[in-house]
Amino acid sequence: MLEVVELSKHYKNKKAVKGVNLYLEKGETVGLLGPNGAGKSTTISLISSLVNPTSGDVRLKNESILRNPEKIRNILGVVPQDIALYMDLTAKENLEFFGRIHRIKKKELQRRVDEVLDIIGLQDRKKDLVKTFSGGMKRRLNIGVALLHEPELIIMDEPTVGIDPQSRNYILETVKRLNVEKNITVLYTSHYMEEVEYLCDRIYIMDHGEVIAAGTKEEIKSILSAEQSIAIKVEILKGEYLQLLQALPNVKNISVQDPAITLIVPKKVNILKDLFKLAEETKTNIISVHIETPTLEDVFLHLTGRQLRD
Ligand SMILES: Nc1ncnc2c1ncn2[C@@H]1O[C@H](COP(=O)(O)OP(=O)(O)OP(=O)(O)O)[C@@H](O)[C@H]1O
Repeated sequence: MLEVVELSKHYKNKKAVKGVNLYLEKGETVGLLGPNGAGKSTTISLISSLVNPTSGDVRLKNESILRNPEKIRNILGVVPQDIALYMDLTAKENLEFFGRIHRIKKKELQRRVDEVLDIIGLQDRKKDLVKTFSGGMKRRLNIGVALLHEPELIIMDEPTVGIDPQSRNYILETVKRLNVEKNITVLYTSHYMEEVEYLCDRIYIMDHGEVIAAGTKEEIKSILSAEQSIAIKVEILKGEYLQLLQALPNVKNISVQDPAITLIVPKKVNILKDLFKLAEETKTNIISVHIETPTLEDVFLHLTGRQLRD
């Protein structure tokens, strides 16, 4: 549906975006992850044709939008990082105002405003001035504005920054619903790893203007060493069981925090059969076995040497 090819944006003193390639298939939720200043907002502005690229192309349904920016504006809804609302208008008046900018006809506009108020959960506050809203409600209305012209693709630039956990959950659930129920394609920008992990099918990680990793969650996590950690909890820890585990050929490391044992083994090895066999031999009762895969946060740290929220 959307393809970004070797996209760059150089300012006088700054190369904000450097040769970015990315694509979105229809119906996907794709995450764009990166710390402050990574180039996410600039990439979004380039895709929405608000800023002209220094080089590269943005293609919508195989057609370059650089020469025909109107095309993407009809299909795309952008939720900007900053709240772009009129504080002295009510929620409904804001939606009506932005709807008129999209030249939506009066009767149709009423239907859409009503539908959007339902989606963002502000039906009962529609007659209140926006200046009386909490940060989370303003963010929800900001999303509503982007939905008015029924876009096929929606780009959200850190829509949950600085809001309470309840509003944040509401927004995440709304994004999920829009994707599942209305088949809206989503590009979701965030520096919250867990949001992207929850929402997105595929992820691009950006740092210093470049895409430094891309793939499904699983593919990105597999960038990390090919190891897994297996945590076993036992009823009573026996030295004999421990020794036998230690002697298994693929166990690279073993640590004990009674009654839990943690083994580090290569990912490709299926060691579970041995764990249970040795437990039986030594009459050890296993309470639980937990296999840990690396988190996206671990991968980011591995790729950049920095925490995502530095
Ligand atoms: N108009 C501009 N002129 C000069 N430099 C700019 C301009 N816009 C962005 N930059 C710089 O380009 C880099 C990327 O900025 P951008 O806003 O795209 O990052 P970001 O990943 O969206 O970060 P944030 O999460 O803080 O918004 C930053 O170093 C920023 O200062």
